[in-house]
Amino acid sequence: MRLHVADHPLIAHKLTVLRDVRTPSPIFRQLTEELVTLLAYEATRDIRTESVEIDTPVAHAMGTALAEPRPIVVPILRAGLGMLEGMTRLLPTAEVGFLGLQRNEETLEAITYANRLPDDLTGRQCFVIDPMLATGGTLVASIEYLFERGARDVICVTLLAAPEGLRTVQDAIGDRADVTIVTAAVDDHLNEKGYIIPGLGDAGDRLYGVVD
Ligand SMILES: O=P(O)(O)OC[C@H]1O[C@H](OP(=O)(O)OP(=O)(O)O)[C@H](O)[C@@H]1O
Ligand SMILES: O=c1cc[nH]c(=O)[nH]1
Ligand SMILES: [Mg+2]
Repeated sequence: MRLHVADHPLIAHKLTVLRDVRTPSPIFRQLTEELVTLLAYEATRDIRTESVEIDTPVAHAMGTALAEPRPIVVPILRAGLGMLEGMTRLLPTAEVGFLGLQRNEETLEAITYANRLPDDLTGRQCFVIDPMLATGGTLVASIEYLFERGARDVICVTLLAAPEGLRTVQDAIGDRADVTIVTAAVDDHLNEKGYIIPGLGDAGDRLYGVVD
């Protein structure tokens, strides 16, 4: 597993506003989108391309195009949906698949409640988007799900990651495949309820409101 912490003053600034408890939902959503677009730039550094021949108005030239098959972006519902617009802005031709997972707040176990993905992901680059990597249970379950469908090249984009969760993902994935995590920051630790500290609270609730 590779880890890339996107170190950029604009990212640090936007993340600080995002963390602030006084930041209301509309601003939180807008900042999430902006941050994801910046992170997507880093996350797509190794996106597969191919050489193409084109004609400019004045000459024949070689260029670069995204290779087939198209990459697939997988937001993890619910909070990952807040990152979709920012990601597809940079990757407008990507296909989008959906995975719904919810962490049981007592046991911290991730339960899958929805999926809408192609059955065969062999040879596809998969971009998993979820703002929070806390215990890592949700991300491990998501990556395993993609592996079961043949994916072997998975790039995960998160806003925040906890050291405990990063270790869990590393231990679970091992050397089985090419997994990269791109994040805006690695925070300090998890509290006793599995929340990232200092973190930003419950990302889903801050994006979309509290549900029971
Ligand atoms: O690393 P973990 O300990 O598994 O926790 C991380 C998960 O928690 C949050 O989702 P949540 O379960 O709150 O669902 P939601 O997006 O519907 O709010 C977050 O968006 C991740 O999916
Ligand atoms: O801090 C955390 C941990 C898990 N999920 C969140 O939304 N926030
Ligand atoms: Mg939540």
